[in-house]
Amino acid sequence: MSDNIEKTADLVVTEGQTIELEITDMTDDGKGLGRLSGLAIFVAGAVPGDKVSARITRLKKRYAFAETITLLEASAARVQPPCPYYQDCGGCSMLELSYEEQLRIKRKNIITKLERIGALEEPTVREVVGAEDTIGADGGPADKADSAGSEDFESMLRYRNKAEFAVVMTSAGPLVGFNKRGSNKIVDCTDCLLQKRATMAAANAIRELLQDKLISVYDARHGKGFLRGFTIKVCEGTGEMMLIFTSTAKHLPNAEKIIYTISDAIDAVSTETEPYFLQSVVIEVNKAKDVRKPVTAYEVVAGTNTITDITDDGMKFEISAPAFYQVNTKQMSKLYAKVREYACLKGGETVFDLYCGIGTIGLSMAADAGMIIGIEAVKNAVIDANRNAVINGIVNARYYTGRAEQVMPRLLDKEDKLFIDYIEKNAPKIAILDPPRAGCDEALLRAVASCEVDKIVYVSCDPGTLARDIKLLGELGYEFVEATPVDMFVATMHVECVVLMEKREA
Ligand SMILES: C[S@@+](CC[C@H](N)C(=O)[O-])C[C@H]1O[C@@H](n2cnc3c(N)ncnc32)[C@H](O)[C@@H]1O
Repeated sequence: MSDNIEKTADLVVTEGQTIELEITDMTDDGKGLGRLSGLAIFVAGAVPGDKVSARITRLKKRYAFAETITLLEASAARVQPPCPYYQDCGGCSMLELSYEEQLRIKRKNIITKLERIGALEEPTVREVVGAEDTIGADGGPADKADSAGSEDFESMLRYRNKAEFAVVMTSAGPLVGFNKRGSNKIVDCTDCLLQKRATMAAANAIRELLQDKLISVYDARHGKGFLRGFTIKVCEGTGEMMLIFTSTAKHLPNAEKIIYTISDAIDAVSTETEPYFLQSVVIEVNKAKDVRKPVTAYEVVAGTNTITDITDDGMKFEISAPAFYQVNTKQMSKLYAKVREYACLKGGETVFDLYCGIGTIGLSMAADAGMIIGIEAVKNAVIDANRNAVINGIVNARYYTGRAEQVMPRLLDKEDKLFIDYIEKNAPKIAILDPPRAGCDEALLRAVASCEVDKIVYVSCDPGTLARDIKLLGELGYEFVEATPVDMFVATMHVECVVLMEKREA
């Protein structure tokens, strides 16, 4: 957030002061950004193009925070947000903007980060691959949409195939919903417009089960109770759903009644275009005080231990409870198509699929490659990846479990004969990097560069860490060629970005 300005914030504004400001940008967490005498001011409740009257709420040395008091002039890109929870929840920070403007801001954010953090000059960043042609979950046609709030835009919503719900018991009854942005408060939500109707039907059924005391809610103060939250995953290609209870024990009391109630609620909203059904119920045990601590056990309570999706490209993927799967299935196909375009395989190449999850990216290009070598930290995801190779009839894929930054250097240290053969083989080498938001560990980037791969295709969900890693790869001999953002997260500030880097000529 520091902006190389000369003045400290207290020389420009004081806490509690009311100012008038034009908003020019949007931050990663959805605040409007404006400048007063060069000072960056982050304004809650404002979007680019707005002119607002705002009250300064907090001063930092080189910037300040404010909240909107009055909208003096509304941005031309403002639309009526279609969600009743919009103000309270804050999860969809771009829902007040036309879709065109959402994409413009996302692309600009990537360019800014590549220039400021990545030290690139005028990087080529293609237009964002939007979700305009996505067929909505309601099955309606989704022609080009240019305005959030319109019917067209609404057909782009309900794209998430995974929802993580928080639960709490209050004196007025249970709350089932999402954490309000930047707070621990849970917003009770009976219909999130990003989720499938079947997902919300299951969540609403769970609220009633909590109300009827068939499931107890975990009470953090006394360390008592069962349910800490739950996750629902859905497969658009098959209709299969997985419900994962995060709880303090392996045993689900009243299991039969609970599972039938939830399953019936899903069946009641199932249609020909949304034919969802409950395929798997899993408990993930977490007894730690802090729920973010690692899960200690997974227990399948009903159904299968994986759910299976079939993509638009006809590939079949099994997904277990702990494994990652891209949350927007339709956009995932476009994302992987861009990765394949950048990799531009001719046949025979060795492809390192790093942070491979259940193997989706590598397997989607295996037919054109010599060998796919995947590395992934989550053991169950690696088991899924191996099975996914088999069920798709792919024999040229091999997977390693562990942290990529540890496994790759170890394999290079000649611990693995097969791996070394592929490194030393006289075939082109390509590395696909698809890390979590934190980006890649430096040790991994150094290991990749030491293999002298010809190309790197970097898939990122965080432009800041992407830019940081691109800078290091630049120092390690790789040239940024271009980037294409893909909008996997309509209505939120998040964006996926695919980058092509090539080895610099010696
Ligand atoms: C953004 S996901 C990408 C997965 C996959 N490429 C896909 O498209 O579905 C990142 C993956 O990296 C894994 N991961 C996180 N840290 C890791 C590390 N240090 N080494 C290897 N894998 C890691 C996560 O478990 C997750 O599966």
